[in-house]
Amino acid sequence: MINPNTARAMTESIGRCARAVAGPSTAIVAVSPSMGPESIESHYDEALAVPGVLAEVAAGERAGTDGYVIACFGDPGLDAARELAAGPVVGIAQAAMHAATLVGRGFSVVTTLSRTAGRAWDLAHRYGFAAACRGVHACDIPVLELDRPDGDAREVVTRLCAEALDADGSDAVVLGCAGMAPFCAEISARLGVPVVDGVTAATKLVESLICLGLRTSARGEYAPPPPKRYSGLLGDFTIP
Ligand SMILES: O=C(O)C[C@H]1NC(=O)NC1=O
Repeated sequence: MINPNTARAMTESIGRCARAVAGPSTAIVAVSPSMGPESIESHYDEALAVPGVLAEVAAGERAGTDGYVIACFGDPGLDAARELAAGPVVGIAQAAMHAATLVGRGFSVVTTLSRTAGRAWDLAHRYGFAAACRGVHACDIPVLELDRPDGDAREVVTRLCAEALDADGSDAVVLGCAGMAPFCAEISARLGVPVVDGVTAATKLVESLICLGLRTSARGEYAPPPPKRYSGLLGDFTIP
């Protein structure tokens, strides 16, 4: 489980949520890069998070990791990570959108800042869910304030999920932030519709792919990157 931001509390939360659904033979290791943004709320943050994600995948390959989840709703570095990894790499946005389309005709995405809504739409189109994604809604709560004990994030997100279902005519909700994972079961119970959290959906997808013997294809676009020199800080990366 790679949390692309450097917020330790969020990494621990992601690990807990993944372990809650992982099978008995699955060892969940939750990590986050030593470098990069403390939260990812813009294209700039996302770009600066990718080197750290790739460093974690490279370390995982050296350690023999079977598969990876990129636990940030922008799926930062997903394609590049697949070029490094032998096993499957699943982003939480892609996993959540897939899961939502298996239990509903149309889903609404509820995410954090309004400025990241475009990225969610981009991913829905990239993953082939342009028709199934009926709307993207932002609660405008900063990522690192979702777990504030004195905050009302859980209520705000729940209310926005209800409003999104009505506004979009959708029948499922995708939570658009790894930090919302702990809210998932309660919101689903309160609204009576499938609410999908990408952290747990991606965990089970990676498990399933490994169980099916499916690894990232090394043919074509996801083949290992061609060897070359990387200067400056990036030169410290050792591609496995
Ligand atoms: O894209 C977002 O708004 C949410 C995204 N940012 C982050 O630091 N973890 C996430 O899941």
